[in-house]
Amino acid sequence: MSAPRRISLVGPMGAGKTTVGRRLAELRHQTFCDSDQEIERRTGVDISYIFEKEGEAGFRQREKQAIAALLEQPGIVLASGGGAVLDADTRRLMASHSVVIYLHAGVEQQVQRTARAENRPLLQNVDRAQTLARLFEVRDPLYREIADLVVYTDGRHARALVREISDFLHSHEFVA
Ligand SMILES: Nc1ncnc2c1ncn2[C@@H]1O[C@H](COP(=O)(O)OP(=O)(O)O)[C@@H](O)[C@H]1O
Ligand SMILES: O=C(O)C1=C[C@@H](OP(=O)(O)O)[C@@H](O)[C@H](O)C1
Ligand SMILES: [Mg+2]
Repeated sequence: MSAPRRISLVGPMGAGKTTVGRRLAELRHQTFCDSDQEIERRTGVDISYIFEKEGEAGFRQREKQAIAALLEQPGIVLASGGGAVLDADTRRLMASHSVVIYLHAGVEQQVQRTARAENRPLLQNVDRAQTLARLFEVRDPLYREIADLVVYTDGRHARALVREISDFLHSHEFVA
């Protein structure tokens, strides 16, 4: 049998990339990785601290390096950070090395799912709805640009989303 395919999950904060990615990996017996967790593992500090010390640009560099390293592993399920697609190299990397699943969430749903967002520096001390709407406008086309599948997550349970992705992967298993 050929090696399982690498899968990358993209989408906004609160779309469920980390949650759905972990469950999908479990179901498919693949290794789960999260780029934020990998950056924290490599640096020994949390995401907020990196934003504070190096700004968003510094974080994006680390994110690109982390994703490049993770995508060298065969058969991983990668949950990316919501802004990973802003970097053209990172987009190219995910598109060329993995099946890309866009977990879509409307802004209202993003707001609800990021209510406890202590470690999301872009959402600290701001109007969350306004910020998420502004980010979404810029990023939605970038998610779509590299997506092989768009999954709409509003009001849906993680297990239903995992099933939809899993069915898609099954039906496309033999496509080169
Ligand atoms: N489909 C879903 N239904 C309900 N809650 C969800 C769903 N997906 C994620 N969540 C919850 O929303 C929050 C953010 O999810 P997370 O996986 O961290 O999103 P992301 O990694 O895309 O930012 C978590 O508290 C998680 O438990
Ligand atoms: O949207 C973004 O720019 C970010 C999303 C976060 O990941 P999640 O999408 O997993 O919350 C994390 O990478 C960082 O706080 C920046
Ligand atoms: Mg996440």
